[in-house]
Amino acid sequence: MKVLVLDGVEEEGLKALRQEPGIQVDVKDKMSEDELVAAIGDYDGIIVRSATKVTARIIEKAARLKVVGRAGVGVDNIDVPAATARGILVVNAPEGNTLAVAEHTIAMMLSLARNIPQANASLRAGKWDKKSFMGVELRGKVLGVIGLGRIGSAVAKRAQGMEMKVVAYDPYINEEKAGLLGVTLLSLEELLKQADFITVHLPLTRESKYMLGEKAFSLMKDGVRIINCARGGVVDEQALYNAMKSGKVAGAALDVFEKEPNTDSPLFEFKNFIATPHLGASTQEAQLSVATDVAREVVAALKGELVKNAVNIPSVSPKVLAVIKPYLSLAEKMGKFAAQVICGRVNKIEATYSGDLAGQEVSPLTTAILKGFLDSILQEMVNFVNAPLLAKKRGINVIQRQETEEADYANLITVKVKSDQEEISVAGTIFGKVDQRIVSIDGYHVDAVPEGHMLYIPHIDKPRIIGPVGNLIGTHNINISGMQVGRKVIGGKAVMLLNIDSPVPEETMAEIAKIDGVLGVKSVSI
Ligand SMILES: NC(=O)c1ccc[n+]([C@@H]2O[C@H](COP(=O)([O-])OP(=O)(O)OC[C@H]3O[C@@H](n4cnc5c(N)ncnc54)[C@H](O)[C@@H]3O)[C@@H](O)[C@H]2O)c1
Ligand SMILES: O=C(O)[C@H](O)COP(=O)(O)O
Repeated sequence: MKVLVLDGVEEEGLKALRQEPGIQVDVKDKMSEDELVAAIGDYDGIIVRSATKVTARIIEKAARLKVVGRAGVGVDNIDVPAATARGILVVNAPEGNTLAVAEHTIAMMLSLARNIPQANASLRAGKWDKKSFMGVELRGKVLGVIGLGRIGSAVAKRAQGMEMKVVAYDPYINEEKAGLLGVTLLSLEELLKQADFITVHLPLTRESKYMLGEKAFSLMKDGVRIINCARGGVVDEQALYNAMKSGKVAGAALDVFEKEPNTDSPLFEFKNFIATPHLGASTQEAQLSVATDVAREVVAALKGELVKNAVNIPSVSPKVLAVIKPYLSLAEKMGKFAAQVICGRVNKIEATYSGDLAGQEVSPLTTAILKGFLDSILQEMVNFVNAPLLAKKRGINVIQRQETEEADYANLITVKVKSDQEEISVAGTIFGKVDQRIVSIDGYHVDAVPEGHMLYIPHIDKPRIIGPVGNLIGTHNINISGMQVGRKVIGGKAVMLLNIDSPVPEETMAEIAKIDGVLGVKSVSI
């Protein structure tokens, strides 16, 4: 397998990739979109920082690509929906650069308070000017943090160390977490009114775009100072320009711009404006850490293992993973089984979990059912990334339920599939730690191991069915390794489930279907 590494990702951190047998690592400084479109077809993985844009055009040509790794937090340079649609995993390294950005933010705030970049430039220009650079102290000032996530929280802690009062706006954080940080949660409007310094630490989204725009600036205190080490576009640069021109804003520090690289911003005309070229994450420690994290994630993704920091599949905590892991394969097999026995156009898949699975995070199991189901009926690649999207595109209504009532089994997964012709249900369980079983089909009890080749034969419960079926299969020299028959009432409908060592030819299937009392015959491969 081949992995392309761009954007100067820290070499030392790539050890996990380089040490993995069977993975070839190609490191390049940068490539244009056209160059990448031409080259990407050869690669199974790509790792970037923020400079390379992994566009839909590139993804379209990525015939072998399984994973895009981002050595950092923001994935706004990666077309995640395009990757998802093609079943390509996107992973990032969200924790490794938190402190680097928090410290950069504090450095920006101190630089704004004490005019350090300007005084440095003046002195180097030959002036010993003590009058022009009167500063302000941070102690006692109010810092408004917008976005109290990893970086926002780390900034808050450091600012408190300098005796600032920290207030925050983050509608997705609860009072308890803010309380533990000693931070007062406010509405955005109230924060804008109270803060002496405002720093933003949230992703650029439809909601956050131009959050600090004309209206927000009009609500701020005169003499406010602004810092953006998050994403260009959270602060409206034109509105900031106007607010600096009018004197409303006493200073601003940007590490990020709406358009990057940016070497000629109109904001450069202001002496009280300082900027760095997207350096927030640029420390030796952070780069080593994000490169190491992303390299490990890419290796895991290429080996088909579960990854920790997937952006386009729900992340599962190690604790939850330990509980549901044994069921992932069973769930996928049940999806495969259902896909091969149902007739007609499927419009609904309902997954019900009970017993030990009742109180668990089971959505990865539902995705596994969809993956198994769609894999059996689609030509295109189906995986944990694109299975829910493919189901949605095919108009399949996916329902997930959990039942808390006491069940017959310690754990049970029931998959009900509805088509325009029929509805079937398959239930499976795990005995002990790993023993997978299908325990019921349409409510008929069986006890079959879901693996290899199987035959599913609904029939009428009467003599001279099992024998002739066995005979026909035996005549073709096919070994039967397991046989299960389930019925509800004597003489009523029954189901037969056979494990066989090789597939049954079409002609034999047709002969079985002709046996008096056989209602149908389906071949299943798991
Ligand atoms: N300058 C750099 O080099 C650099 C480096 C790393 C990260 N970043 C950027 O910093 C930002 C924050 O990173 P993080 O790791 O702290 O992310 P995070 O996910 O831990 O925190 C983001 C916080 O923003 C909050 N949020 C989201 N939308 C919001 C909204 N509309 N209003 C208020 N709050 C909102 C979330 O609830 C969350 O608490 C990201 O944009 C990231 O790309 C920049
Ligand atoms: O989101 C991030 O991690 C930062 O913006 C860092 O970007 P960089 O890796 O290009 O420095």
